[in-house]
Amino acid sequence: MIGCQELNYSTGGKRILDRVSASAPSGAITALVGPNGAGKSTLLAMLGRMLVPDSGMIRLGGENAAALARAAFARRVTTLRQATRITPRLTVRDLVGFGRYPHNPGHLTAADRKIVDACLQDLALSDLAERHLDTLSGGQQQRALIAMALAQETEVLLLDEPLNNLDLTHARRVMQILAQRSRSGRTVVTVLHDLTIAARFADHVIAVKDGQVLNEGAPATVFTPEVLSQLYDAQVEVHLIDGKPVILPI
Ligand SMILES: Nc1ncnc2c1ncn2[C@@H]1O[C@H](COP(=O)(O)OP(=O)(O)OP(=O)(O)O)[C@@H](O)[C@H]1O
Repeated sequence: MIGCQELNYSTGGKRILDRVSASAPSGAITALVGPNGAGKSTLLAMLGRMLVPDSGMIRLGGENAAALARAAFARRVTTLRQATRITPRLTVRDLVGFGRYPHNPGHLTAADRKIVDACLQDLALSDLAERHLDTLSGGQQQRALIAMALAQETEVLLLDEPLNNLDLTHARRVMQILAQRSRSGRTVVTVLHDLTIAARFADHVIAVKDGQVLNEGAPATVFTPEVLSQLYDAQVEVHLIDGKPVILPI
Protein backbone atom coordinates (compact mmCIF):
# COMPACT_ATOMS: atom_id res chain seq x y z
CA MET A 1 0.00 0.00 0.00
CA ILE A 2 1.13 3.53 -0.69
CA GLY A 3 -0.77 6.64 0.23
CA CYS A 4 -0.58 10.22 1.29
CA GLN A 5 -2.11 12.50 3.87
CA GLU A 6 -2.76 16.21 3.50
CA LEU A 7 -0.11 16.79 0.82
CA ASN A 8 0.44 20.40 -0.12
CA TYR A 9 2.77 21.64 -2.80
CA SER A 10 3.25 24.98 -4.50
CA THR A 11 5.71 26.06 -7.13
CA GLY A 12 6.09 29.13 -9.35
CA GLY A 13 3.62 30.95 -7.10
CA LYS A 14 0.91 28.38 -7.87
CA ARG A 15 -0.74 25.79 -5.62
CA ILE A 16 -0.24 22.48 -7.44
CA LEU A 17 -1.49 20.05 -4.77
CA ASP A 18 -4.00 21.13 -2.19
CA ARG A 19 -4.55 18.92 0.89
CA VAL A 20 -4.34 15.69 -1.11
CA SER A 21 -5.12 12.53 0.82
CA ALA A 22 -5.46 9.27 -1.08
CA SER A 23 -4.53 5.64 -0.81
CA ALA A 24 -3.52 2.95 -3.30
CA PRO A 25 -4.15 -0.52 -1.84
CA SER A 26 -1.84 -3.53 -2.12
CA GLY A 27 -2.80 -6.25 -4.55
CA ALA A 28 -4.56 -3.76 -6.80
CA ILE A 29 -4.10 -1.45 -9.78
CA THR A 30 -4.92 2.14 -8.93
CA ALA A 31 -5.58 4.50 -11.84
CA LEU A 32 -4.80 8.20 -11.40
CA VAL A 33 -7.09 10.08 -13.77
CA GLY A 34 -8.00 13.69 -14.44
CA PRO A 35 -7.55 16.52 -16.91
CA ASN A 36 -4.22 17.88 -18.17
CA GLY A 37 -2.48 19.96 -15.54
CA ALA A 38 -4.58 18.51 -12.69
CA GLY A 39 -1.53 17.45 -10.67
CA LYS A 40 -1.39 13.70 -11.38
CA SER A 41 2.31 13.61 -12.35
CA THR A 42 3.19 15.82 -9.42
CA LEU A 43 1.34 13.52 -7.03
CA LEU A 44 2.93 10.40 -8.54
CA ALA A 45 6.42 11.96 -8.34
CA MET A 46 5.78 12.81 -4.70
CA LEU A 47 4.68 9.27 -3.87
CA GLY A 48 7.97 8.13 -5.42
CA ARG A 49 9.96 10.72 -3.43
CA MET A 50 11.11 12.43 -6.62
CA LEU A 51 9.55 15.64 -5.32
CA VAL A 52 9.28 16.81 -1.73
CA PRO A 53 5.92 18.18 -0.55
CA ASP A 54 5.69 21.47 1.35
CA SER A 55 3.71 19.58 3.99
CA GLY A 56 1.92 16.28 4.45
CA MET A 57 3.04 12.69 4.67
CA ILE A 58 3.63 9.74 2.33
CA ARG A 59 2.91 6.33 3.81
CA LEU A 60 4.49 3.13 2.50
CA GLY A 61 2.77 0.23 4.21
CA GLY A 62 2.56 1.38 7.79
CA GLU A 63 5.71 3.50 7.56
CA ASN A 64 6.46 7.15 6.98
CA ALA A 65 8.21 7.01 3.58
CA ALA A 66 10.31 10.09 4.34
CA ALA A 67 11.92 8.22 7.25
CA LEU A 68 13.27 5.45 5.03
CA ALA A 69 16.84 5.59 3.73
CA ARG A 70 16.93 6.38 -0.01
CA ALA A 71 18.44 3.00 -0.97
CA ALA A 72 15.89 1.09 1.11
CA PHE A 73 13.08 3.10 -0.47
CA ALA A 74 14.47 2.37 -3.98
CA ARG A 75 14.32 -1.37 -3.27
CA ARG A 76 10.61 -1.03 -2.47
CA VAL A 77 9.27 1.61 -4.85
CA THR A 78 9.84 2.05 -8.60
CA THR A 79 8.84 5.25 -10.39
CA LEU A 80 8.63 5.52 -14.16
CA ARG A 81 8.12 9.15 -15.04
CA GLN A 82 6.61 10.52 -18.22
CA ALA A 83 9.13 11.26 -20.99
CA THR A 84 12.01 9.66 -19.13
CA ARG A 85 15.23 10.58 -20.91
CA ILE A 86 17.19 7.61 -22.16
CA THR A 87 20.84 7.37 -23.03
CA PRO A 88 20.83 6.57 -26.76
CA ARG A 89 23.97 4.40 -26.89
CA LEU A 90 22.70 1.90 -24.34
CA THR A 91 21.28 -1.36 -25.58
CA VAL A 92 17.81 -2.44 -24.56
CA ARG A 93 19.35 -5.19 -22.42
CA ASP A 94 21.64 -2.68 -20.65
CA LEU A 95 18.69 -0.41 -19.87
CA VAL A 96 16.57 -3.23 -18.47
CA GLY A 97 19.62 -4.42 -16.50
CA PHE A 98 19.77 -1.01 -14.80
CA GLY A 99 16.46 -1.97 -13.24
CA ARG A 100 18.39 -4.39 -11.05
CA TYR A 101 20.72 -1.64 -9.78
CA PRO A 102 18.86 -0.97 -6.49
CA HIS A 103 19.30 -4.64 -5.59
CA ASN A 104 22.82 -5.32 -6.90
CA PRO A 105 24.66 -2.08 -7.67
CA GLY A 106 27.41 -2.45 -10.24
CA HIS A 107 27.00 -6.08 -11.19
CA LEU A 108 24.28 -8.43 -12.35
CA THR A 109 24.02 -11.85 -10.78
CA ALA A 110 22.77 -14.89 -12.69
CA ALA A 111 19.40 -14.41 -10.98
CA ASP A 112 19.33 -10.76 -12.13
CA ARG A 113 20.06 -11.82 -15.72
CA LYS A 114 17.15 -14.25 -15.55
CA ILE A 115 14.83 -11.48 -14.38
CA VAL A 116 16.09 -9.21 -17.18
CA ASP A 117 15.44 -11.95 -19.76
CA ALA A 118 11.94 -12.55 -18.41
CA CYS A 119 11.11 -8.83 -18.55
CA LEU A 120 12.47 -8.56 -22.11
CA GLN A 121 10.29 -11.49 -23.08
CA ASP A 122 7.21 -10.10 -21.31
CA LEU A 123 7.50 -6.86 -23.26
CA ALA A 124 8.23 -8.68 -26.57
CA LEU A 125 11.74 -7.18 -26.63
CA SER A 126 13.88 -10.33 -26.81
CA ASP A 127 14.61 -9.82 -30.53
CA LEU A 128 15.54 -6.18 -29.91
CA ALA A 129 17.66 -6.81 -26.79
CA GLU A 130 21.03 -5.97 -28.39
CA ARG A 131 19.77 -2.92 -30.30
CA HIS A 132 20.74 0.60 -29.22
CA LEU A 133 17.88 2.61 -27.81
CA ASP A 134 18.21 5.35 -30.43
CA THR A 135 17.42 2.83 -33.17
CA LEU A 136 14.02 1.96 -31.66
CA SER A 137 10.59 3.35 -32.44
CA GLY A 138 8.79 5.42 -29.80
CA GLY A 139 6.63 2.49 -28.72
CA GLN A 140 9.63 0.14 -28.56
CA GLN A 141 11.50 2.65 -26.39
CA GLN A 142 8.50 2.96 -24.11
CA ARG A 143 8.32 -0.84 -23.77
CA ALA A 144 12.03 -0.91 -22.88
CA LEU A 145 11.41 1.66 -20.11
CA ILE A 146 8.48 -0.39 -18.78
CA ALA A 147 10.66 -3.53 -18.84
CA MET A 148 13.31 -1.66 -16.82
CA ALA A 149 10.66 -0.62 -14.29
CA LEU A 150 9.31 -4.18 -14.03
CA ALA A 151 12.84 -5.59 -13.61
CA GLN A 152 13.09 -3.71 -10.32
CA GLU A 153 10.50 -6.12 -8.88
CA THR A 154 9.53 -3.69 -6.14
CA GLU A 155 6.42 -3.99 -3.98
CA VAL A 156 5.18 -0.65 -5.39
CA LEU A 157 5.18 0.40 -9.05
CA LEU A 158 4.40 4.03 -9.91
CA LEU A 159 3.93 4.60 -13.64
CA ASP A 160 3.19 7.88 -15.38
CA GLU A 161 1.26 7.31 -18.61
CA PRO A 162 2.97 3.98 -19.38
CA LEU A 163 0.73 3.39 -22.39
CA ASN A 164 2.09 6.45 -24.25
CA ASN A 165 3.01 5.44 -27.81
CA LEU A 166 1.80 1.86 -27.35
CA ASP A 167 -0.51 0.20 -29.86
CA LEU A 168 -3.61 -1.65 -28.74
CA THR A 169 -1.88 -5.04 -28.47
CA HIS A 170 1.04 -3.78 -26.44
CA ALA A 171 -1.15 -1.53 -24.27
CA ARG A 172 -3.31 -4.52 -23.42
CA ARG A 173 -0.23 -6.65 -22.76
CA VAL A 174 1.24 -4.06 -20.38
CA MET A 175 -2.04 -3.82 -18.47
CA GLN A 176 -2.25 -7.62 -18.26
CA ILE A 177 1.29 -7.77 -16.85
CA LEU A 178 0.42 -5.07 -14.30
CA ALA A 179 -2.69 -7.06 -13.35
CA GLN A 180 -0.51 -10.16 -12.82
CA ARG A 181 1.87 -8.16 -10.65
CA SER A 182 -0.98 -6.76 -8.59
CA ARG A 183 -2.48 -10.23 -8.12
CA SER A 184 0.81 -11.29 -6.54
CA GLY A 185 0.23 -8.63 -3.88
CA ARG A 186 2.08 -5.67 -5.36
CA THR A 187 0.76 -2.13 -5.44
CA VAL A 188 0.47 -0.58 -8.91
CA VAL A 189 -0.37 3.10 -9.37
CA THR A 190 -0.61 4.36 -12.91
CA VAL A 191 -1.62 7.61 -14.57
CA LEU A 192 -4.00 6.78 -17.41
CA HIS A 193 -5.81 9.04 -19.86
CA ASP A 194 -7.73 6.22 -21.54
CA LEU A 195 -10.67 5.87 -19.19
CA THR A 196 -12.01 2.75 -20.86
CA ILE A 197 -8.68 1.00 -20.27
CA ALA A 198 -8.71 2.33 -16.71
CA ALA A 199 -12.24 0.99 -16.21
CA ARG A 200 -11.27 -2.35 -17.70
CA PHE A 201 -8.12 -2.94 -15.62
CA ALA A 202 -8.12 -0.73 -12.53
CA ASP A 203 -9.44 -1.91 -9.19
CA HIS A 204 -9.32 1.53 -7.64
CA VAL A 205 -9.45 5.05 -9.10
CA ILE A 206 -8.22 8.40 -7.81
CA ALA A 207 -9.68 11.32 -9.77
CA VAL A 208 -7.67 14.54 -9.49
CA LYS A 209 -8.81 17.99 -10.52
CA ASP A 210 -7.16 21.35 -9.85
CA GLY A 211 -4.70 19.80 -7.41
CA GLN A 212 -7.39 18.14 -5.30
CA VAL A 213 -8.87 14.66 -5.08
CA LEU A 214 -12.33 15.05 -6.57
CA ASN A 215 -13.35 11.43 -6.09
CA GLU A 216 -11.79 8.12 -5.09
CA GLY A 217 -13.16 4.59 -5.17
CA ALA A 218 -14.02 1.61 -7.33
CA PRO A 219 -14.25 2.28 -11.10
CA ALA A 220 -18.03 1.84 -11.03
CA THR A 221 -18.39 4.65 -8.49
CA VAL A 222 -15.93 7.09 -10.10
CA PHE A 223 -16.74 6.43 -13.76
CA THR A 224 -20.25 7.83 -13.72
CA PRO A 225 -21.51 10.59 -16.04
CA GLU A 226 -21.91 12.91 -13.03
CA VAL A 227 -18.36 12.50 -11.69
CA LEU A 228 -16.70 12.49 -15.13
CA SER A 229 -18.62 15.57 -16.32
CA GLN A 230 -17.45 17.42 -13.26
CA LEU A 231 -13.89 16.07 -13.59
CA TYR A 232 -13.42 17.06 -17.23
CA ASP A 233 -15.97 19.87 -17.56
CA ALA A 234 -17.38 17.93 -20.51
CA GLN A 235 -20.41 15.82 -21.26
CA VAL A 236 -19.76 12.09 -21.28
CA GLU A 237 -21.86 8.98 -21.67
CA VAL A 238 -21.05 5.83 -19.72
CA HIS A 239 -22.22 2.48 -21.07
CA LEU A 240 -21.78 -0.80 -19.28
CA ILE A 241 -20.38 -3.67 -21.35
CA ASP A 242 -19.91 -6.94 -19.46
CA GLY A 243 -20.33 -4.89 -16.31
CA LYS A 244 -17.38 -2.60 -17.14
CA PRO A 245 -17.90 1.11 -17.86
CA VAL A 246 -17.11 2.28 -21.41
CA ILE A 247 -16.75 6.05 -21.57
CA LEU A 248 -17.80 8.07 -24.62
CA PRO A 249 -17.40 11.83 -24.99
CA ILE A 250 -20.53 13.46 -26.44
N1 LIG B 1 8.20 23.32 -12.26
C1 LIG B 1 6.99 23.84 -12.39
N2 LIG B 1 6.80 25.18 -12.33
C2 LIG B 1 5.56 25.71 -12.44
N3 LIG B 1 4.44 24.98 -12.61
C3 LIG B 1 4.58 23.65 -12.68
C4 LIG B 1 5.85 23.01 -12.56
N4 LIG B 1 5.65 21.67 -12.66
C5 LIG B 1 4.33 21.49 -12.83
N5 LIG B 1 3.70 22.68 -12.85
C6 LIG B 1 2.25 22.90 -12.99
O1 LIG B 1 1.61 22.04 -12.08
C7 LIG B 1 0.34 21.66 -12.59
C8 LIG B 1 0.22 20.14 -12.46
O2 LIG B 1 1.15 19.52 -13.37
P1 LIG B 1 1.20 17.95 -13.55
O3 LIG B 1 2.27 17.66 -14.52
O4 LIG B 1 1.27 17.33 -12.21
O5 LIG B 1 -0.24 17.68 -14.20
P2 LIG B 1 -0.84 16.36 -14.82
O6 LIG B 1 -2.17 16.15 -14.17
O7 LIG B 1 0.13 15.25 -14.72
O8 LIG B 1 -1.05 16.80 -16.33
P3 LIG B 1 -0.96 16.01 -17.75
O9 LIG B 1 -2.20 15.14 -17.83
O10 LIG B 1 -1.03 17.14 -18.73
O11 LIG B 1 0.32 15.24 -17.79
C9 LIG B 1 0.28 22.17 -14.02
O12 LIG B 1 -0.50 23.35 -14.05
C10 LIG B 1 1.72 22.48 -14.35
O13 LIG B 1 1.80 23.52 -15.30
